[in-house]
Order: sequence, then C-alpha cells, then structure tokens
Amino acid sequence: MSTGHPSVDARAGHGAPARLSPHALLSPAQMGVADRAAPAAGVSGARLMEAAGAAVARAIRERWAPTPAWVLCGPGNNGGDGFVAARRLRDAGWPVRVFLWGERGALRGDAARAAEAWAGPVEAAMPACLDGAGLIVDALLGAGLSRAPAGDLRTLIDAVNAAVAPVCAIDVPTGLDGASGRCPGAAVRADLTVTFCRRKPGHLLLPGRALCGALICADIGMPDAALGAIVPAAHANHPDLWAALFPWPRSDGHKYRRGHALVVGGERMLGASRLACLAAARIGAGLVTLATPPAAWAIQAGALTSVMVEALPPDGALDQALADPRRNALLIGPGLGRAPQAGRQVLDLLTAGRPCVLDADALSVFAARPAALLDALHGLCVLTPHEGEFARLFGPAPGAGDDATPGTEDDKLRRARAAARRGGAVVVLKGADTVIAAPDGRCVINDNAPPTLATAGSGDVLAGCVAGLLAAGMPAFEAACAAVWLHGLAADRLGPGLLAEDLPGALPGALAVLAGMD
Ligand SMILES: NC(=O)C1=CN([C@@H]2O[C@H](COP(=O)(O)OP(=O)(O)OC[C@H]3O[C@@H](n4cnc5c(N)ncnc54)[C@H](O)[C@@H]3O)[C@@H](O)[C@H]2O)[C@H](O)CC1
Ligand SMILES: [K+]
Repeated sequence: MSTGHPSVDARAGHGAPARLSPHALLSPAQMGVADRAAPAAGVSGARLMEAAGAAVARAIRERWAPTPAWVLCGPGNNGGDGFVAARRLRDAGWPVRVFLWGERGALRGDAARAAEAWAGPVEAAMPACLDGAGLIVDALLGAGLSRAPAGDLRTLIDAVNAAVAPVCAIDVPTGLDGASGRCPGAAVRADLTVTFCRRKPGHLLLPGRALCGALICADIGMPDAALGAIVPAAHANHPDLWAALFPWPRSDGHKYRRGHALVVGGERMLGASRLACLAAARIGAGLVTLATPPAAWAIQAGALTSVMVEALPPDGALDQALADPRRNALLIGPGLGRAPQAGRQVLDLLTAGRPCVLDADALSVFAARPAALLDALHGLCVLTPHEGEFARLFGPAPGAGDDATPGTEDDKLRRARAAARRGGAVVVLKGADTVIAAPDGRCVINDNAPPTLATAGSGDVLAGCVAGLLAAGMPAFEAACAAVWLHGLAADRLGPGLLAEDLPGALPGALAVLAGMD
C-alpha cells in the first residue's frame, strides 16, 4: 500500500533504497523487523545497541549534571541498551550502579555481551535499591512488552514512580505499549525518553505521550535498506506531509479563485457558526457565506462583517443556498441543533457531492441511525468528531480497564482508520492526540495542540479551518492535517487564557510561521 506521502514514497535515486520519512511512526514490531534486517544491510545488532546506549548516555549528560545514576536493566535488549548506557556514563566519570531484574545467566546475545562489557557489579533489582539514586535509568522493558506488568515488575515500576529522582526511559517507559500508547497495567513515568531511529505511535498517543516526558529520537545508524520495505503505522503531523499542497493565495488570483465556503448554521448557539465562518475566511477561503434560519438572520448579520449572511427558507431547504456551484466547500454542524430538519440538511449537502465538513450536531443527529449518514458520505467529506460524537456513530472506545494485548494497536489509530474506511471519508478523531485518518489507510497523529485548546468553541474553529482549506482547493486529507496543525499552532502562540474567539485572529501568525518554513 502506498502511504500517499511524497516524502515517504520518494526514491533516493537509481537502485537506492527509499528514505523513510523522519515523520514516520513505526510500531515496535516494525522496528523489530528493521533490527533483524540491519545485519544483512551491513550493520550488526551489537553496533545498533552500542549506538543506542551511547545516545542515551549523551542525552542524559546534556540534560543533567553528574549525579549517581542507578540503571535498572531488564532481561531483553532494552536491558542491553541499559548496560551500554551505564558503561558510557561511568566512562564519563559518573557514579553508576546497575541493577538487573531477572537472572544474569538468562541474558542472551547482544544483551549478554553488553553486560560483559560493563564489567562491573550487577545487583538484584528490588524496590529498596532506588534509595540514593540521583537519576534512574529505566531499561527494564522496551519494545518487547508482551503483557501487563505484574508481580515484582509492577512493584518495581511503582517504586520508580515513587522515587524523588528523575527518570530517563530507554526507548519507551516500561509498561507503555509503543504501538498504541496504552498501558495494560502499571507504567513508568519518565522525565526524558530516548527512542531510536523513528518514534512509535505510543510516544504521541495518550496516555503514552504523558508518560514519556521530553522525547528524543536518536539516529543509531539504522541502514535505509533495513527500513525500506516498511509501511509506517502512521505519521506525525508535520507540514512536510502537506505543505506542497497548501493553497497559498496566488499573485494572479481573485477572491472567487480562492473558493467560497458555505456554512449552514442553526437557530441556537449562534456563536458556533460565526466562529467557523471566521476561521474559514482567515485560513484561506476567498468568500464565506453563512446560511441561517430566518429567526437568527438579524443577529448573525449584525455580528459579522466580512462574512455574508443569508436567510434560509422557513423549512430549512438548501436548494437555493446550493444553487451557485462556486460555493465549492460546505460546512454543517456547529450550532446546528438536533431538530429533524438538521438530518435532512446534512443529507442534502452530501448529495451535492462537493467537499464537505461535518461536525458536532451534524454527526450527533444520526446517533440513532448511523448507517443513514455513513452510507451517504463520499471521499470529499471530512468528519470532525470528538470522542463522544465518534462513539455515537462508530461505537464506544475500549474502556480504560480493557486488557488489550500490547502491539495489537487497539487504539485511536485503529478506530479512526476503521471509521474512515467504513464511511469512505476523512475522519478527524479529535482530542489532545488528534488522529486524522483517510479511507485509503493513511493516518496522521497530531501532537502540537496545547491543553488550552480544551475550551468551548475551539472545535467550531477547527471545522471552519478545514472548510476554508477545502474551499481554497486543498484535498480533503491534507486539508484536515493542515487545519489541525495550524489550529494547534495558533493556540500555542496565544498561550494560557485563550478563548475560541481569539483563534481566528491568531491564524495569520500561524500561517506566517508556516510560510517561513519553506
Ligand atoms: N532499532 C532499535 O530501536 C533498537 C532497539 N534496541 C532495543 O531493543 C529493545 C527491544 O528488545 P527486546 O529484547 O525485543 O525486548 P525487551 O527488552 O523490551 O524485553 C523483552 C523481554 O521481556 C519479557 N517481557 C515482556 N513483557 C513482560 C512483562 N509484562 N512481564 C515480564 N516480562 C516481560 C519478554 O518475555 C522478553 O524476555 C528496544 O526497546 C530497544 O531498547 C536495540 O538495542 C538496538 C536497536
Ligand atoms: K524502558
């Protein structure tokens, strides 16, 4: 399957292996495939482990002044990285102790050799051993997590979390499933996580992201040939993925060429549709029209200046509003309400076959008959549900207590991807770790949204951003990724205290940052 991202699919030259995008996210299983392929491409496992441990020691020395470092090693290669990091820190003059969880004789291969090379005392890991640590290095488990930590291991994890010393996790905090971001039991809370080669979805998805602390992805010399055949589990949202398709105004353009977004509003929560209209205009639509029930016309027309406001007929029929084909992108949902005519309006917009954003009540109004909506969607549609709206259409998320098997990707990625495939539309599953999925399997995780975006009306602004970019001519999946990224950046630039109404005005600053990234 093609990822569809030019930066991912591009070939480096005649016969040269594909260069995997730096924004690619690999599941632990995919990373394991690359590890096993590396020797045939000329890089041994031992060399990768040495580079990994060295990168950890370097990251630690850059962040912390010398302090007693207690390294907790587990039974696999994550523990092997820990032995290398311990040796490198000791060689740099740090006081280091190594504690092994498991039998020394059970270490195998590169990990056993790394333990030999440490050539120092190896003590048994137990909770009390953490006393006196100035820094704890978590090398207990990494990509090999196969079940929920229990027994001794769980006690050790709890002790790490109770210790006052800061924690540096190697690859992933022990207990975190790198594929999904879920923790099937206890997990280490780290201040710094050093991962290798490419980030994993679990570093960006919650709750995983919150457990990692600062994240460094170190280059350990993985050969391109070992990565070439891998189709990434997802990508981290970044302009590299969509900037080439961003619809910047052209010097020979006029407002009609920049597109005309039609927003269909409701009778209550009038501010919601106004926020969406302003965002659509700010992000790039040449014209924006708000079509509103007659009862709300005077209020909306009085509150909006650059946005045109027109009254719908009393029965809410949209044929007049849709008559002009230059209204090339449609948005319905913010402040729509759940009256019976709302559902009909949504289906009428979909019948028009134009790029279309469905948000909020445009989704929830189909809670009792999701198939009526899902069967009517088409490839130019973008759905922007939060978890509650998503669950009404596609079923509930697995509960926090569910014991998903690590590595099975039973998470936001899987759910968003399945929903996009079912609807044949782009799905933006919102949250602090928004996932954008396309029907062809492409999936992007966004990680630039500050927590201040959790405020009333910010979703209406996002829906307007997507509609504005669709109107300006951007394809649906890229428009959704760009809108989510710009929305997050605009919020970040505003800082604490932001209200949703501040966001449209902050979009020019975010756009200027994007323009400067060329
Ligand atoms: N390219 C790279 O990223 C490189 C990564 N390296 C490091 O290798 C580990 C992965 O090593 P692996 O041996 O496959 O797995 P672990 O070390 O995580 O542990 C496997 C070990 O643990 C047991 N186990 C798993 N879950 C549990 C549990 N819940 N309770 C008890 N025991 C458990 C399992 O049975 C195995 O015995 C990666 O993370 C990197 O740190 C390489 O060093 C270099 C290349
Ligand atoms: K770890």
